[in-house]
Amino acid sequence: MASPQGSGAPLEFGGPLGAAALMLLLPATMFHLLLVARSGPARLLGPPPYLPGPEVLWSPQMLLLWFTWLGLQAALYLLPARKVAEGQELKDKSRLRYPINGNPIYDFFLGRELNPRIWSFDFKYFCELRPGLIGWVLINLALLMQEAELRGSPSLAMWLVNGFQLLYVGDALWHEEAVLTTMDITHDGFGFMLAFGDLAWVPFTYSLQAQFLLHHPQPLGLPMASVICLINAVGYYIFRGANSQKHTFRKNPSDPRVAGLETIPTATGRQLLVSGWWGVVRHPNYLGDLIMALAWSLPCGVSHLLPYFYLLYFTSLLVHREARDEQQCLRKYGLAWHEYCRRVPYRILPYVY
Ligand SMILES: NC(=O)C1=CN([C@@H]2O[C@H](COP(=O)(O)OP(=O)(O)OC[C@H]3O[C@@H](n4cnc5c(N)ncnc54)[C@H](OP(=O)(O)O)[C@@H]3O)[C@@H](O)[C@H]2O)C=CC1
Ligand SMILES: CC(C)CCC[C@@H](C)[C@H]1CC=C2C3=C(CC[C@@]21C)[C@@]1(C)CC[C@H](O)C(C)(C)[C@@H]1CC3
Repeated sequence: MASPQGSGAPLEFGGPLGAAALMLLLPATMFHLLLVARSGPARLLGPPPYLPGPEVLWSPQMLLLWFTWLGLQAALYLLPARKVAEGQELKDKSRLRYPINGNPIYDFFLGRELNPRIWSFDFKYFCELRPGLIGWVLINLALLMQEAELRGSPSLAMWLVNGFQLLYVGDALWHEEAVLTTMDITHDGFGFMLAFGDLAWVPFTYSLQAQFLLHHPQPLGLPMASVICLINAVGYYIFRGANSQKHTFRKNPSDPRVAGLETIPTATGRQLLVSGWWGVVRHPNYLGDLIMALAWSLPCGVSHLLPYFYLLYFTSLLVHREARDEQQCLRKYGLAWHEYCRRVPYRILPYVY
């Protein structure tokens, strides 16, 4: 097991202060959003409508349910009938490090261990895809069924939100192997950020649109619904195209699907794609993801800011993530990265950013 950052690497997320603030702010934000989504005015800004007592927050049955859910996912994860894929070679070539006087708050937030495992059970990989993502879809489905109970049938807006997000999660599970090349697996440790992010933040804040629709029904006609479906389809096309292109190229650069693309050689022996999706902007997959995020909020209308929380949060997450990735690529590829930036000047949105 390796530490995600070398001892000399610059601190990210604002260092220990930023990490401490995030660990307080993130759970508070999550609760705030859920409380607001259930309240009449659904006002994103301002104080929460009420504060639930501890008896609402703590229940042994819920804890049991949560551990049963994790246990079920863990049992499925351990099933022997699965494909075994090779991950990225780690920078440290599996040399052990023994950190002395590490920074406890920062390390707790980002995680000291890159790939904590017990035998073949990989905690980070397990949490990244299974309990939270599938939990998100189940929460959405429960909200859809509750709406059907309340109003006779689920609304068109609820169908769209459920369908789009099911497609997103289904896609992640279908392309499970591609998660091995994401920054979370190759760079970030398994600390508060990913544990909380995967297990709580994703299922509870990513399902906010469905929560909102249950408590604030929105009229949606077929023409508008078709436009929203088109936006989601465009986003998905870009997201999937860009991710698959890079994944295929990284696995086998002479694969006929990517062999014709123009590349820049780097001193590491790896190449950077400079045509195809990765020649349009430096993070085409983020662009597609953001377009989909917009399509998930639009069925909720434009009367409230709350359903757009995901779009706002996700934009800032991806802008920050892009900057972190840029630093890592600069360290990895040096001059070749400068050349890539010269040839592909825009980061996420062509001619804008
Ligand atoms: N829904 C959500 O909450 C979130 C979703 N995501 C999604 O996860 C997916 C993965 O994102 P993420 O892990 O951030 O990063 P990417 O999949 O974009 O991977 C970045 C890496 O790709 C490689 N790369 C960059 N440019 C090129 C190029 N031109 N040619 C070839 N390789 C290149 C570099 O690594 P190397 O050269 O070492 O291969 C770089 O470090 C994205 O689709 C993103 O939208 C991300 C965060 C949150
Ligand atoms: C709590 C903090 C504010 C931030 C936590 C960030 C995490 C929630 C996200 C970091 C990267 C993620 C990815 C996905 C889900 C959200 C987190 C964990 C992802 C699994 C979603 C599905 C996609 O298809 C993907 C490409 C597999 C995603 C990988 C990154």
